[in-house]
Amino acid sequence: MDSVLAVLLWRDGAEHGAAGRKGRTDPVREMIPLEEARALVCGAVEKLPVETVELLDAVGRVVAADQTSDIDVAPFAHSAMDGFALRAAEIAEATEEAPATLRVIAEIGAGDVFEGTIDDGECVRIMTGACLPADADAVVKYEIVGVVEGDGKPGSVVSFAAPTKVGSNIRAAGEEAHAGDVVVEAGDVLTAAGVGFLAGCGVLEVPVYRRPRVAVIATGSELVPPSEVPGPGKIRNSNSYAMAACAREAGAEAVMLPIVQDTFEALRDAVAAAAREYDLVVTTGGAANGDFDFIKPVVAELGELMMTTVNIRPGKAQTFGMVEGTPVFGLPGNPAAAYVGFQLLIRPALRTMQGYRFMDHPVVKARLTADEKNRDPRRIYLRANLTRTAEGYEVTPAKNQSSGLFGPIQKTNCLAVMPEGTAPQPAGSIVDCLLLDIPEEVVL
Ligand SMILES: Nc1nc2c(c(=O)[nH]1)N[C@H]1C(S)=C(S)[C@@H](COP(=O)(O)OP(=O)(O)OC[C@H]3O[C@@H](n4cnc5c(N)ncnc54)[C@H](O)[C@@H]3O)O[C@H]1N2
Ligand code: MOO
Repeated sequence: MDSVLAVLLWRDGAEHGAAGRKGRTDPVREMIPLEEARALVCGAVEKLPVETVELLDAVGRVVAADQTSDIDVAPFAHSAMDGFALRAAEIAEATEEAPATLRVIAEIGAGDVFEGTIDDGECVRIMTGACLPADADAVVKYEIVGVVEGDGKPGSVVSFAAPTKVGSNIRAAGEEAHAGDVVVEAGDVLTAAGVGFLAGCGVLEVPVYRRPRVAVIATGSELVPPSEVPGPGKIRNSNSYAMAACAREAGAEAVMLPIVQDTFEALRDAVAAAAREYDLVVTTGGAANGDFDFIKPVVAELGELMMTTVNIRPGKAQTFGMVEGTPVFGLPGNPAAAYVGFQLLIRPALRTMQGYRFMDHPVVKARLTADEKNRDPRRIYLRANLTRTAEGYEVTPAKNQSSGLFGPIQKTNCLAVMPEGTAPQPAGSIVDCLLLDIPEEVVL
């Protein structure tokens, strides 16, 4: 299609399309609630294919199939303490006044196996992790054992001033898993401890959902690479770095593609090429309705435009569509607007593609420390600092809430949510605070 025609058709549709649709929201023509936008993007993307990776590379990722242990874990009953292995019945009558005494007949460390028998009146000196002798049913730690003769090593006589229970200080064979048991289920996020657990179960390769490959494209004729000192009218392209960092934090692999000038053709060609090569495309800038804002008509021409504006501030201009099966997101150019849009919409999409079950950032309720005069009917995400006092959580919004800044996001630790509507929130109001640096799996 002729590029000018494409843009004009888009603008015409944008102005007139909503007419006659009373009672129904059209996500392409109208501003939609965040929840609707999230459902739309998460419903449009699919889990990526499964790949098998080396165990260590699976940390933090979603396991795609049940994993089983090849052995019992622990493989054998063993001592949980350095001490003496014995039959509990031998010291059942022991008291401080009349201790039971046993002869030490052997010493075993971790890795050793005692093949002999323990007869009446005998015990075995045993170290933590050593295999429990077949005749023993308890271990008494050395701190509460007296030495009557010798040095406590084989040939010595040791005394016990109290009875012990059968099974004390013994870790049973198969305590954690039996051979063939499912030890990590499909859909679980593998933690660092889970990596250790699987290593013990002999699982050294793990099927996980492939990391999405994300293309980040900054659009704007004012942009220069951050390696340059900007000349008159120019600014550094900081969005590409931030969006690539957000993508990495969300588990994706991100590539920053070259800056695209503000023309329909340049953006169309860049998005089309990226959509062919990557799993997800993120652009920043050119998402509003200015004379040089082209992401909406570009997506409409290349594929299906599915959404254009979301009821949030910052970040109202949120373009989303599918181009030949690839999700394309057009974030606004303002840094804080792009960041909030990424966290609230693209991150859930990337997590869906990787099989994660939890999509919501942890939220805590906190008391506002200052009046918030609300003049915007959108739901507002204030960059803010959450602290804990003796009275509970308090939240203080950053002084500068300009959507043009990354700095206040770097210096704060949450997004404080002002609900839709223009009602002011006086100091003392209880508001939700989104904790973006805490994984979605954490329940607070
Ligand atoms: N008439 C109206 N104008 C604007 C409105 C509006 O409602 N009516 N909304 C404003 C808001 S809010 C936003 S957000 C922006 C969104 O528009 P765009 O996505 O088209 O953003 P741009 O105009 O391209 O850029 C906005 C701002 O951000 C700077 N920018 C852009 N790219 C980068 C980058 N890669 N790194 C750093 N900074 C970047 C750009 O220079 C502009 O200053 O529209 C408003 N206008
Ligand atoms: O879409 Mo704009 O912030 O509201 O930054």
